[in-house]
Amino acid sequence: MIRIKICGLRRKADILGVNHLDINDVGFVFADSPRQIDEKIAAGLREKLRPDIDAVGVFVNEAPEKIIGLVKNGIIQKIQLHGDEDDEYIRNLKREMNCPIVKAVRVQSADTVLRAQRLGADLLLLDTYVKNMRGGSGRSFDLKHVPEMETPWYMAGGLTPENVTERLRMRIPYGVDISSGVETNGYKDMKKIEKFTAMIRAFEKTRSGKEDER
Ligand SMILES: O=C(O)c1ccccc1NCC(=O)[C@H](O)[C@H](O)COP(=O)(O)O
Repeated sequence: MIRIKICGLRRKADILGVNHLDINDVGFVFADSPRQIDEKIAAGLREKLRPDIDAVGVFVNEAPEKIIGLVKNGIIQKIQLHGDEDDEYIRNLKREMNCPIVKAVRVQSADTVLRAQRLGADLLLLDTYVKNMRGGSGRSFDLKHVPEMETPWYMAGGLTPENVTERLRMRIPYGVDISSGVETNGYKDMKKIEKFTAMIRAFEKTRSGKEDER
């Protein structure tokens, strides 16, 4: 099953909406962004979120103590790093707690991905390089730059309900991640999230049907 992550949720209505859908992760953006939320809001949203959905904290060069506090208080269940965090930063976080770490890579070449695989993160999130933007750009990158992957990875960057099937035909990741592509006027749009989720689950069904025919 491909994991589905919807990033940048910030309203109670967003949480109540996704609780009815077949999704696996939601992203809470603590980094500087129009989607940024603070710890208090995140705690309230986590309380309302279905227990089997992971809340992923999204950070850019954050003080480790803040991340550790959010994990220990049960507000986030995964950590997603979008800054210049290196292997030492990741090792230090791992020493403090047992929480999966996702390192975001803004893909410019296969080499950028290969190097990121050596940082010791549990998962990678492959996103688009856009100057002066750390994430949430709504722009796609060329999947030909993705090498054979050893680390499980989320496909991100400019996904939409309309293009996700075509992108999945090119590469099958561990998970898919979307933000701008399920928004209208800067807010999450439940109809778009439903369509995105349905497209992925339908893709999986056709794929398993084809495998059964073999
Ligand atoms: O979404 C943001 O505003 C953001 C800001 C700073 C760092 C990371 C951010 N988002 C991380 C995500 O996981 C996004 O879903 C990912 O970049 C894909 O975004 P999009 O291309 O808009 O689907």
